Amino acid sequence: QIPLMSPLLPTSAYPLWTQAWMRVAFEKPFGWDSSSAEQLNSQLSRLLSPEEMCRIDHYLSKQAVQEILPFRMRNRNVLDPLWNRLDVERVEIALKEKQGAKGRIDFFDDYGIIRDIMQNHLTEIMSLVAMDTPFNLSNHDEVWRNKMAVLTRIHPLCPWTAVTGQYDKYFQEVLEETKRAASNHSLTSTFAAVAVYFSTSRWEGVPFLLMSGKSLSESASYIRVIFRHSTFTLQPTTSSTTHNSSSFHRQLIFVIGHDSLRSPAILISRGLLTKVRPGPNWEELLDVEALSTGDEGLHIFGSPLMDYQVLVPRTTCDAYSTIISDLLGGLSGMCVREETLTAAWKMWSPLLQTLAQRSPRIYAHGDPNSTLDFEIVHGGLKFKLPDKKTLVHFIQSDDHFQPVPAYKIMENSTLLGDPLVALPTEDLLSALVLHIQKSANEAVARSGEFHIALPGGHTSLALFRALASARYATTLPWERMHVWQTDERCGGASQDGGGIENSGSNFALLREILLQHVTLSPSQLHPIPVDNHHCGPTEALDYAAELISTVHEGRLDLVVLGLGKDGHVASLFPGDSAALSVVDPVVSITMPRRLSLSVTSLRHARSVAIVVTGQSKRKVLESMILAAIRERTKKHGEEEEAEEVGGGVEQNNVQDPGRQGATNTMEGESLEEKERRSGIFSENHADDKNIRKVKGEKKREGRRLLFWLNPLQWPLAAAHPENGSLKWFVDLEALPRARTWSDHGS
Ligand SMILES: O=C1O[C@H](COP(=O)(O)O)[C@@H](O)[C@H](O)[C@H]1O
Repeated sequence: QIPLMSPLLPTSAYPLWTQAWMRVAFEKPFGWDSSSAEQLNSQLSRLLSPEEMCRIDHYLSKQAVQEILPFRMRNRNVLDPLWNRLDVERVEIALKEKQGAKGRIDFFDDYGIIRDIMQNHLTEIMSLVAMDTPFNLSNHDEVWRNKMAVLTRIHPLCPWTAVTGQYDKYFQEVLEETKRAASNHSLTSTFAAVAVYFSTSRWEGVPFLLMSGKSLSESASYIRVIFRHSTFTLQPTTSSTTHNSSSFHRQLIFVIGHDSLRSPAILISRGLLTKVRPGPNWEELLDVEALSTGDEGLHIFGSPLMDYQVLVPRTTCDAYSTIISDLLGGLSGMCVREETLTAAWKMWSPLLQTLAQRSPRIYAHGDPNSTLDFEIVHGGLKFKLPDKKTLVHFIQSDDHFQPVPAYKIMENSTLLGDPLVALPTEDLLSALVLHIQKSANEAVARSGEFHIALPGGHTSLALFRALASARYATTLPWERMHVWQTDERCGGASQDGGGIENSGSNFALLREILLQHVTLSPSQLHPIPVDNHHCGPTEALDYAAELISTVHEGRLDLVVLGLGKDGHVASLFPGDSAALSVVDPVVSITMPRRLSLSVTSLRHARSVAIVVTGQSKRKVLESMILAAIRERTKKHGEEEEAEEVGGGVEQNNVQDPGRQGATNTMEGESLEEKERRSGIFSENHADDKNIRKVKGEKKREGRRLLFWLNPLQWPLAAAHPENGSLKWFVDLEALPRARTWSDHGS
């Protein structure tokens, strides 16, 4: 029909029988990301005039969704004063389904739950809840303007604000419905939950939790506005009514559909709003139990139905029937405008890109258990751990699709002899943020200030984001914090020639992702002063002077380090003997051209947290462990041999080329100093005093395997804090697998 109805000719140019109008309805998802949606729009606009196109979203025609704005308008006197961050704790918008993706895998596997449900249905609904109430609902432009005003004020969605899952049978279905090779696993999410935050004065800091999943244990879609409660009860603590549901949850729920309810409904906690007015097509249900499809006593969100005032539509109708009749009636209010669509893709595309490589958590289909339970931590989302004492993390095994326990990580784990926290990435970052918070509180209690040095690199990106979102939690003493850098690239301070991530400046990244989102005065920021032309001894000395004059005893409270694939930490690279043997300077000039906290200042720190994430880091950890075990075994062998022949026979470390640099005595250095510097145990002395010393050292070595590493090859061994602590934070991807490091409890 399209050529006949070209928008280039007026309708009257056609014979009377063709003087019909045309409307083409496009079902969502409209596009796959921002650019494909834009392309689709531009191609279609060559064929159809804007009036002829209608992008539909059938959720907008669901009765409860259609009632959001009229309900808000009608009850604006009571609702408006509550519709803000002071009174609303969070908003949940959910579309949960029992049904899986079976039968439409061909589509679903390319799109996944976020593109299928969240980018369109849930985003549209969220805007109806978050927008200012329009004055005239039939003024589509006003409604649209209010919608755009919130859709364009969303904090960027970052990976730590999302959790994703995939039901266990999904990949089997993929294999059955597509020609996919069994080795080619699907990372498509069938479940996702995302915390969205608005940067508006009305909603800043209030999480809008969008959730959707297939193959869940119930079908239910709803919008749940949960209000803060500020009532304290002085009833006896043993009273059975103290914790009854009505004393706690005050909520307004738009039930779009629910397999336990007869019809859509609006549920209002009794006592939350007085004099609620139903719309003309809605009525109050006095016998609230009649809403339930099952037995009496149904609980919705922890409260019995009778705890709610219930409004229901007088007659129910199906969303697609409404859409078709609206289309035939020439209405266009329900069509999604291009600008709204663009804003929605702009919101979701970056997140989709970053989630593309993330493995979703596997859950059993239809499982009523809580594998997918998640929590809000520092503004982000993380799955709850299945068990507090023992973490059993589920991953897909290579040859079948059932979840299998891959790790059993015990409490008090160690890595190379130092405490280890090993968790999935999001959990790990939360644990690290908590560790920082704990160190900060301790430091502030001790000295009134907290001095932290932060690294650059990929790992730090995720950490900065986690810290930036932790600003919602008020527990970090930002006003007492001083932020230092562990290292900086020479010439990297400007952002010329590419985006922040490619700017080569650790500080630019730190500022962009973290510092600009928190309130820190310039005197609390300590960037390493480098640029292309000035990056040498003067700058190193300046930074050292700043550190010594600002930080008590020059001891940083916490240094966060990443670990390079080659084993470098800060900018101390393996084999850089100049930087690694320097004992004095606080800041070293290293190869390649960088300024770095020196071995001395790292050894001097009160604590070090070393963060290792991603599969690409597994090898380096494995090499470190193997090297340490090899060295120690070798050393123990030599020692036993030495003892057999009378003990205390000098062992010559220089025979081992790997150790040469570390054990050569520097000019004027005593043997003892040499040992301390090299970090290598040596049984060179035969007299009693030294035997005692040697025994003490051995005990220490037993605990700390890192001690055995050649510090010239493994800078971390050189940089271990001497009178402080070191803690590993390793995600499950980076954790060496398929072995049990039972040696010395590691
Ligand atoms: O658009 C979609 O929605 C349905 C759920 O719609 P409902 O009207 O049955 O609640 C969902 O199953 C489908 O995956 C999605 O494309």
